[in-house]
Amino acid sequence: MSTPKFSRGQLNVFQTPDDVNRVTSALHGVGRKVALVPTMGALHDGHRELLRRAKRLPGTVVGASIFVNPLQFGEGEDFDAYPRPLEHDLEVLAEMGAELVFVPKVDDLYAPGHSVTVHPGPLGDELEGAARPGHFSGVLTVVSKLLNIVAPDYAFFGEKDYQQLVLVKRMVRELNIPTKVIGVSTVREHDGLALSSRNVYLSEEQRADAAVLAAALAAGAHAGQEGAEAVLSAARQTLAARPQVAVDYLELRGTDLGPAPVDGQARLLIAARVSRTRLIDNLPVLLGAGV
Ligand SMILES: Nc1ncnc2c1ncn2[C@@H]1O[C@H](COP(=O)(O)OP(=O)(O)OP(=O)(O)O)[C@@H](O)[C@H]1O
Ligand SMILES: CC(C)(CO)[C@@H](O)C(=O)[O-]
Ligand code: BAL
Repeated sequence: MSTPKFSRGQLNVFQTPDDVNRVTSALHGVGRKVALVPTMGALHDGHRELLRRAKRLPGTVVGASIFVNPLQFGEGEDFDAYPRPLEHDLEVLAEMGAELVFVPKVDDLYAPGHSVTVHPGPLGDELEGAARPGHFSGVLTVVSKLLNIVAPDYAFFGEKDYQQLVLVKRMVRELNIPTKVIGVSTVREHDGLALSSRNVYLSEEQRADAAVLAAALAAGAHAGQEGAEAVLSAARQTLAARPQVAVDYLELRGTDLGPAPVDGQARLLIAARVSRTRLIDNLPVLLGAGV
């Protein structure tokens, strides 16, 4: 079978695993590196930042994938409602200088009878995993498929989905996947709200309420020197001003999402519902004397 056409300097769209794999193999064959930005589409400035970071790599073809992965959505979640503005997304990718995009249909990745999945280990059942059972198995299964299909040298993920980033890094390390995973800081609105494709679900009033997540994290991070209790208490105090925001969890953890240290780098994570929209966010916190 011949390699599909690939035009340098243009956005090349591929639907099937075989097509995109032949193209990236051919690129590797002529010494080019490949960077992948996996997404579920509805691209915003957070995704743009991941693409911008990828574009900084010399001699590297930057690609993205757009796939709303049914395996990571639970029953009653927003799989059907999830925004899918494909034309807009292709324009953003072309504007950002991406040269390939993999846009499979569900059947292209999950043939009937597909049954093998990746088990994330105990961290997959905590935090987001406790609220969304099976979510991280779905995420790791599709990410491992994307990395096997595209075979990128680099893959970029946002810190906004911090637990996802930690688990993807762990999977790549423990399953010996030869891709370097690069985490990118969260891009925020002027009032701190983390950009997220799900922000489109918010009404004007809910959008104002949603800013309290970032404000609570910032208040917590600010209290880091006084220790873990002070961090949580400052964050809770900020959240108390918006009782209509239903906090699912507010937790201080180590940077690997194990227990937080007494001193040094930690991560403060939050998930909350603003009406029916579930939002997540997190920030680094330097605890105690910061050693
Ligand atoms: N504000 C952001 N800053 C940096 N990276 C981001 C941001 N939002 C999303 N990303 C990253 O973009 C990648 C694709 O995410 P995805 O397409 O699910 O977008 P999303 O905005 O996170 O959507 P959702 O609202 O479903 O969580 C992920 O690695 C995610 O962490
Ligand atoms: C990594 C990912 C593309 C897997 O579906 C998704 O979880 C996301 O967009 O964060
Ligand atoms: N950005 C994380 C994907 C999800 O919420 O399903």
